[in-house]
Amino acid sequence: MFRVLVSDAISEEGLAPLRASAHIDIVQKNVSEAEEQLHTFDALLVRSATKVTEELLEKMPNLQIIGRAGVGVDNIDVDAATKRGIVVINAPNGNTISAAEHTFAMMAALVRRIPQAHISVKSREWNRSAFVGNELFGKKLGIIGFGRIGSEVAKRARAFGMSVHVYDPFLTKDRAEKLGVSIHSLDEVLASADIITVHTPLTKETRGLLGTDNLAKTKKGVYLVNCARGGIIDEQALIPFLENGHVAGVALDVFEQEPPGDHPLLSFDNVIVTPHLGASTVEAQLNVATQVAEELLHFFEGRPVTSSINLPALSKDVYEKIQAFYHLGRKLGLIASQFMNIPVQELSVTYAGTVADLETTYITRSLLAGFLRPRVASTVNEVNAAMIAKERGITYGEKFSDETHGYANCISLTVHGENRTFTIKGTHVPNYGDRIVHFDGVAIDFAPEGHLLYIQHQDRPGMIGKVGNVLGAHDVNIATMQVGRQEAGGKAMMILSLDKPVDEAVLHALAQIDDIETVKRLEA
Ligand SMILES: NC(=O)C1=CN([C@@H]2O[C@H](COP(=O)(O)OP(=O)(O)OC[C@H]3O[C@@H](n4cnc5c(N)ncnc54)[C@H](O)[C@@H]3O)[C@@H](O)[C@H]2O)C=CC1
Ligand SMILES: O=C(O)C(=O)COP(=O)(O)O
Repeated sequence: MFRVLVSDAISEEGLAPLRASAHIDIVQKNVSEAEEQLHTFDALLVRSATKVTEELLEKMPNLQIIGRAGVGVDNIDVDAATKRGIVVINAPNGNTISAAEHTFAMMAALVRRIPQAHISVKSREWNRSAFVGNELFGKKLGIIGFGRIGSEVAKRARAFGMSVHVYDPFLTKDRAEKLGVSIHSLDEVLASADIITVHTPLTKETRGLLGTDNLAKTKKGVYLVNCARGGIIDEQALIPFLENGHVAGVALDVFEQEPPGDHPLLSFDNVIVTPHLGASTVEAQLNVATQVAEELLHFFEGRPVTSSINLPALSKDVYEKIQAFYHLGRKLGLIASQFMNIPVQELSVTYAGTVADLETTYITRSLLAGFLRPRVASTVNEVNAAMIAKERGITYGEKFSDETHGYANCISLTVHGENRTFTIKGTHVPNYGDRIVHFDGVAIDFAPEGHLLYIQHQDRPGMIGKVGNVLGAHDVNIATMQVGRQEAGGKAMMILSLDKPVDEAVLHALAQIDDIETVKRLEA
C-alpha cells in the first residue's frame, strides 16, 4: 500500500483519482495529528501551511515524494528533500489566473479604498469625501517578476489602460513585445511606477528585494502590492515609508509570518490585507489538486513526473524514448562502480548513435545513481545523485561521438580512479535487451543482469574447464559464459552469469587457479 499524508486543505474532488486506486491509502491529518504515523508515509501532499523542514523529513524515512498543490515551494526544504532522494513536485499553472485576478482585485481595492469604505458604511457612516481614490487608467504599473502570474496581471492592466513596465532579469525582449510591456532595470521601474506589484518567488535573491534602499528609490505616493510571498517586500522597512506618507498604500495577501499576529502594519489605515487568498478559489483548488494528484499517480505507477522541482522535466514522449537507455545507464554505472572498487574522481559518459539525439541528462543521472548506489548507505536515485557526487568530490561530464562500434547506439562510461582507468560500453537492442559490448579494453557481449562473475586471466587452453570445476565443486550453476581477449595468448577475460551469488570461499578458490589474475563479483 502506498500511503499518502494530506496535511493541508486540498480539494477533495481533485484527489478523486488517488482515492480511486485500491493501492493508495490517503490520510488527511495535519503533521502534529499524524505524529505517531509519520514514518509510515510514502508521499506527502501540502499547500503553503505545512512547513516541510529537515526535522520533519527525518521523521518520515519512507517518504519518496512531496506534492505541493500550488506554486511556491518556499515552505519546503527542497535541498534537504533532494539530499534524501525525495522528489518534489508542484502544480505550477493551476492557480495562475486566480492569483492574477486577486492581485488585480487588491490593486483596484487599494486605489479606490474599497475595504476602508466598506467598513465605514457597515459602521452606519456615509462619508463619501473620505474615500476619494485614484484611477488605474493611464497609470504606470511596475511589475517585478514577469512569469506566469506577472504576465497575466499585465494583460489585465493593459485592458485597464495602464502602461506596464517590467523588471525580470530572465525576460526576453520577444516575450515582452508579445505581451505589450516594456523591459526596464529595477531602478527604472522603482523610479517610474505609480503602482508596483511583485510576482517573483521568494528566494535568497528576492528576500527583502523591496527593502529600505529600494523603497527610497520609489516615487512619492507609490502604491505597493504583494500577492506573491511575504518577505519580498521587507515588512519592517515598509513602516517608516508608510509613516512619512512616501508610500500611499499597500495591499498584502502574504506575510513573512502567517498568520501575522498583531503586526504593526495592520494598524495602518492605508494597508489593506487578505489572509493569503490568492489561490483560494474553487477553480484554482480543483486545478492544483487534480494536477498534483495526477502526478502522484504517475509517480506511483513508475511513469515520469513532469513538474518536478528537483528533477529535469520529462514529457511522456521523451520518457518513452529514453526509458531503455535509462536502464542501461543504471547498469553501466552499477557494474563500473563495483569493478572500480577504489576511490574515483571522475566519470566521463559518451553517447553515440541514436541515443546521442535524446535527452541524455536524465540517462546520465541514472548512470550516476547506479554508480553511487554501492558506495552510499542512504537512498540514491536520480534526484540526489548529482548532489551526492558533488559532496564526494566526483565530477562527471557528457560527450557525444559518432563511434558506435557498429551498433545503432552506444553508451560508453570511463571511470577515472587513483592510478586506474576503466571503460565499459553498452548498447540497447530493441526487443532483445541491454548488452555490454566492451569491458576494460576487451570486446565482449553479455547481458548486464543478475549475479555476474568477472575473471581476468592469461589466455591459455583449459581455463574454462578449471573455472567450471571450481564452481561445480561449490554447487554454483553457470547460466551463461562469455569470453574475450585482447590478443591470442595475452590478457583475456570471462564474464559468467550465475544462478546464485558466490561467496568469499568461491572467489578465493577461483583466485588460486594458475593464470587467473583477478576475480570480481558484480551484481547487476
Ligand atoms: N498569493 C497566493 O496565493 C499565490 C502566490 N503565488 C506566488 O506568486 C509568485 C509567482 O508565481 P508564478 O508567476 O507562478 O511564478 P513564475 O515562476 O512563473 O514567475 C516568477 C518570475 O520571477 C522572476 N524572477 C526570479 N527572480 C527574480 C528577481 N530576482 N527579480 C525579478 N524577477 C525575478 C522569474 O524570472 C520568473 O519570470 C510565487 O512566489 C508564488 O509562490 C502563486 C500563486 C498563489
Ligand atoms: O501557490 C502558491 O504559491 C500559493 O501561495 C498558494 O498557497 P496556498 O496553496 O493557498 O496555501
